Amino acid sequence: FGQSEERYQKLEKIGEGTYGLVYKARDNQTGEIVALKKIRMDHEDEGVPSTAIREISLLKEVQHPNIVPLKDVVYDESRLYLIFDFVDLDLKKYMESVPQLDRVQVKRFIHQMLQALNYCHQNRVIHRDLKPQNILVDIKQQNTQIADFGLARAFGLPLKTYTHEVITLWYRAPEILLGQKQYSTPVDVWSLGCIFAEMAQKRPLFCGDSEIDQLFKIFKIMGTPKESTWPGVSTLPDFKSTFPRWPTPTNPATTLGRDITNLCPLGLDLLSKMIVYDPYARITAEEALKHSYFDDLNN
Ligand SMILES: NS(=O)(=O)c1cc(-c2nc3ccccc3s2)cs1
Repeated sequence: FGQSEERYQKLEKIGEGTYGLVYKARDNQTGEIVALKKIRMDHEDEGVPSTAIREISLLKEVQHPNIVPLKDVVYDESRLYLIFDFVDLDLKKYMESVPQLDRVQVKRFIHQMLQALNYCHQNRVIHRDLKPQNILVDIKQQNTQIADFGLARAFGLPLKTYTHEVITLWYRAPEILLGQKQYSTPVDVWSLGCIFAEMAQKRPLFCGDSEIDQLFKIFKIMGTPKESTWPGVSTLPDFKSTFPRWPTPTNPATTLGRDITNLCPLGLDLLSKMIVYDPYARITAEEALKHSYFDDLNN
């Protein structure tokens, strides 16, 4: 009932997502304001693979206070539309709009995001492309909600958006950058660690402008990964192509503590457990929620 065109009345463009434009729209049937994400498929004519439709439809079951509700999936004229609740603004814009996030806010936000991660990871849903642009902030409630969970597995992750906008690599886990194919839930914890540091410092932690630059930016702060710190790293597909150009530095010690000055010792301890090379040694969302950094959260 009600094809996407008539049912949803576009109000304004609110962003250019990975897969297509994002509009603020009105649902003419309920009067609600929604976010309408158009999913462009590269082979427009071939339509949307049924696997993607099934994957996405599963995401409608994902209900959590810190995940943007996916209200509807509309497949119309071989185009896919995802209808989400509308939320005021994304974390990228929010961080730009305030001089500094206070420490309680950083703690509350990261706690919320870890709860969302834990919920999805328990249900074997990985985000894979966590970044401030797909974390939304309800200012009144001081509540964050993660958007786009599960889309990367359904649609894959291009290098560029459909408008050839570069997809940011700043939050990408090292195992993905080194070509690991069977990555899993730890990739989201790495991304969240980068976001944690950025909320505290108001500056991105590792801002590379290419895959190799992203790796070098990580190596500069975290030291160059080697078998002793990350068993198996030397057998990763892109490990070989990375190393001829990178002299193995003498001091493997991480300088994370020197770069992050706006976090209390407990916060820094948690961060240093999230930004860990070996995915198997990286803290899980479930373990992170038990960290004493959150002990004084009165929620
Ligand atoms: N880019 S922005 O102006 O901060 C802004 C973003 C949004 C939203 N983006 C999304 C993405 C996905 C789901 C809901 C929303 S609501 C509303 S305003």
